[in-house]
Amino acid sequence: MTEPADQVLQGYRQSIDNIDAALVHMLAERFKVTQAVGRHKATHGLPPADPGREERQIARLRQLATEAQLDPEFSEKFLRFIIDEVIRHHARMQA
Ligand SMILES: O=C(O)C(=O)C[C@]1(C(=O)O)C=C[C@@H](O)C=C1
Repeated sequence: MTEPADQVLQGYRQSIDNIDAALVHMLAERFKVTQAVGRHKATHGLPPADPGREERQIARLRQLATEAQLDPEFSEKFLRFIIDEVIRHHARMQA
């Protein structure tokens, strides 16, 4: 017996909703940590951006993405987007 098409789609969407919720929670935790990093950098006069660290993070993530069969270009763009936002937050704290 085949499941009706709309039930199949609903099943997929339930999984997508769970994954999206996990992504939001993970991002919230990441930004909590980077807020603390921003305060630490502001207190100690450290620059908002650390290009060397970013290069290592991107290389690592691209490798992980390839192993996980995720497009490494996409994973780099995604991390770049997040890091750029973090740098903006850090810079605002130092203004
Ligand atoms: O590790 C740091 O120094 C951070 O400020 C965190 C972070 C990141 O979001 O991962 C953000 C900015 C830096 O350029 C590098 C990394």
